Amino acid sequence: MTQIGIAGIAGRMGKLLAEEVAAAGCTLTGGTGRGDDPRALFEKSEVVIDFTHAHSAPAHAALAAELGRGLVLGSSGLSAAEEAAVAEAATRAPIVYAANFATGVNLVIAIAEKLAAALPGAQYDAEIVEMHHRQKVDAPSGTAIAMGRAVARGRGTTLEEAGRESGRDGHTGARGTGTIGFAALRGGQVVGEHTLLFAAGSEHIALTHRSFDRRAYATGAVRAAQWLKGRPPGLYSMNDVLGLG
Ligand SMILES: NC(=O)C1=CN([C@@H]2O[C@H](COP(=O)(O)OP(=O)(O)OC[C@H]3O[C@@H](n4cnc5c(N)ncnc54)[C@H](OP(=O)(O)O)[C@@H]3O)[C@@H](O)[C@H]2O)C=CC1
Ligand SMILES: O=C(O)C1=N[C@H](C(=O)O)C[C@H](O)C1
Repeated sequence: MTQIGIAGIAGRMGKLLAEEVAAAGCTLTGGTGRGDDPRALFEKSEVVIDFTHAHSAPAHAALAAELGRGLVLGSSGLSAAEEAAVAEAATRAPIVYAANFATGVNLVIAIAEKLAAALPGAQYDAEIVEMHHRQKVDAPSGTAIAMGRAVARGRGTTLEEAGRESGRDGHTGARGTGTIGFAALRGGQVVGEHTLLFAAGSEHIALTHRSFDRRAYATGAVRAAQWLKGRPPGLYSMNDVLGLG
């Protein structure tokens, strides 16, 4: 029975996570909100699940490392420096960090990498379109960036080297060859929609994933917390949890 704490327990995800911890037969040790000191939560938990804000991730990861606790990190929009801090903490604590905890999205990302490896980047323009609820504060979504990284990996490069095109407006010039495009839509209460498009002169391939219920993320995160208990330090992904390699 895993002892699980929830950072951001009053949030959209936090409330559902509390329900899912109980449904999985785990023990809920407590939760924090903005302004609370998270140390006590980490002390009494085996694993803390953090769906709060990107800026909280380094401090939570450092506490996990100091106290030898597991961390399941779901916040999106981390800067390169925040991701580096999480990676450093993961040399001393087991951390699962995933852009999206829904099983189906992770399968789509795995397929995206395979498709990108088979489709020449000079002919098939990769464009990622995502839509989320009006309250979302970061763009493009973490999932869209993970899809872009998968496309780049499939092409034997990195997203940084391939180049990102986003926020096109005005006289943008022609699309760059081999770059990866992002478009973010915001509105209403959309839980999460992602489409990866490979567009060539004579054909289009589109992979779409739609989440209708945040519970898909919450059950995945609790599953990750149970999987993480007792693991050695390391930065794990949802692929590791799902056994996707
Ligand atoms: N990886 C995945 O599968 C998913 C990731 N997400 C990501 O999770 C994050 C949260 O999403 P969502 O639940 O919709 O957002 P919400 O804004 O509904 O919830 C976040 C909660 O965390 C609180 N909070 C902020 N900072 C801290 C802190 N340092 N310690 C404790 N609590 C804090 C907020 O308080 P306050 O309201 O006072 O700011 C709020 O209650 C986002 O980054 C989102 O992109 C969301 C869904 C799935
Ligand atoms: O903020 C959200 O809601 C979501 N955020 C994650 C992301 O940025 O990809 C996951 C999911 O799309 C919902």
